[in-house]
Amino acid sequence: MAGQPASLSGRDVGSFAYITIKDRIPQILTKAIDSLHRHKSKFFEKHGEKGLEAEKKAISLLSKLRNELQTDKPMIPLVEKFADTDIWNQYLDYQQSLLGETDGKARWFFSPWLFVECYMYRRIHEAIIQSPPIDDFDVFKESKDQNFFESQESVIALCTYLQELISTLEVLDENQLKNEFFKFLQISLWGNKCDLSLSGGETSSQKTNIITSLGELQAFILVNDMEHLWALLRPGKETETDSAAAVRVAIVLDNSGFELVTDLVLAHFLLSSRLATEVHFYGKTIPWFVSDTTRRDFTWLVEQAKSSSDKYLSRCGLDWESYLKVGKWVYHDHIFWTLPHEFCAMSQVAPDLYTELQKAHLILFKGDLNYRKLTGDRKWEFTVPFHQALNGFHPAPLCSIRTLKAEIQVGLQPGQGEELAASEPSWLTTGKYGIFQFDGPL
Ligand SMILES: O=P(O)(O)OC[C@@]1(O)O[C@H](CO)[C@@H](O)[C@@H]1O
Ligand SMILES: [Mn+2]
Repeated sequence: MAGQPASLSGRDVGSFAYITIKDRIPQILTKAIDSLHRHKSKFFEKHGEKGLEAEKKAISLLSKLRNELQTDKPMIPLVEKFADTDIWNQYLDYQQSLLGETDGKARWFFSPWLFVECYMYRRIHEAIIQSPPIDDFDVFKESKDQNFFESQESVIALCTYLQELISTLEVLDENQLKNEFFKFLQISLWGNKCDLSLSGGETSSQKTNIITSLGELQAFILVNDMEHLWALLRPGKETETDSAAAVRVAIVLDNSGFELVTDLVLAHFLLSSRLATEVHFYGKTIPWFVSDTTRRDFTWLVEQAKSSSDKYLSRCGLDWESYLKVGKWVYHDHIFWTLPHEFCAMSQVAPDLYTELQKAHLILFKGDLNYRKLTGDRKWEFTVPFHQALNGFHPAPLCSIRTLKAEIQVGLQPGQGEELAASEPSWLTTGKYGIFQFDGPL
């Protein structure tokens, strides 16, 4: 689009995009293949010989995919008919049309990184759905579950804190309530450090009590618009005409495991404190970027919490289940979240989803990939306003809650990015820094 900077891409040798395509993605594919291998006897127990054949087929499709990537072959259309296949193939054509004659076909190390990386996860899914009867196998499920189990102590610490706080909520004054709100926001922010795509599928769990670390982590928040979120939700806000009116907060989820727990405790706090009356969660329809939350992960986690021997965690699990039953929490999935499109295309590509999001008073976008899609994954100057990078995407007031794991950041103060780069060359990609970046009511 005219006036927009170029996309991040594996063309830039040595960039984070390049290294991801060269090293991290093949490593993730290898782990997916290993996971299929490890489940071989399970497939046999469940499906007999057919299960073994399917495992072989899925492995051979994934090995072929890894080879295509490593030899920078053209990106080929999807073949298996699925709800989003046509949209994907149209998008591939569109990427093709952007290339000049001399550039040839869309290729892994040449096309926009966002497209390439999304395409890789969609091809993993294609390999699995082409391999019945194991076509509902999630190659990342084990590692997502492991992340939850390894974070048990921190999970319990969070649920204990929440449940004890709830019993005192009535006596908190407005300032105390705001402090608690800010705590839960920061917990949810730092929960985003725990994704499994950045670590190449290696374990990345939360081992320490995050609540006690919030103070020292504050210095690493580069953009802090939490006050705007409070102004939007606080009791007695100017926009409030009827105190019983519904306040809907949408959370566009990112990773399952520990991060999902941090999002659920935030959502739980929002309801208990009456800052919101309903929370709508948006997850992925297919396994995505290793650790992203699917409906199955969401349900699994609530069940795990419920059946925990820890009284606070199981109390949380029961509360979460009842919020879902009565509709105070609603889980939605939509194929748009696993398409390669930037969010500014949502109103065109998925108008139903855009209309749905317009019903929210506030939308929280969790994580790095959502930030890349909000900003188009482009080489923006650090000082470009967030609103400009959103390129017209504004279903409702929104906020990105993200730790930095890709070479993109907008809305910084003049000189802020340069200063960070001088003292810490990898500041954009390690997940050490975080943002609350808000785009308010129009
Ligand atoms: O969206 P998330 O879970 O915060 O991060 C996803 C991520 O790890 O995947 C990509 C690397 O493969 C990076 O863009 C980003 O760091
Ligand atoms: Mn993720």
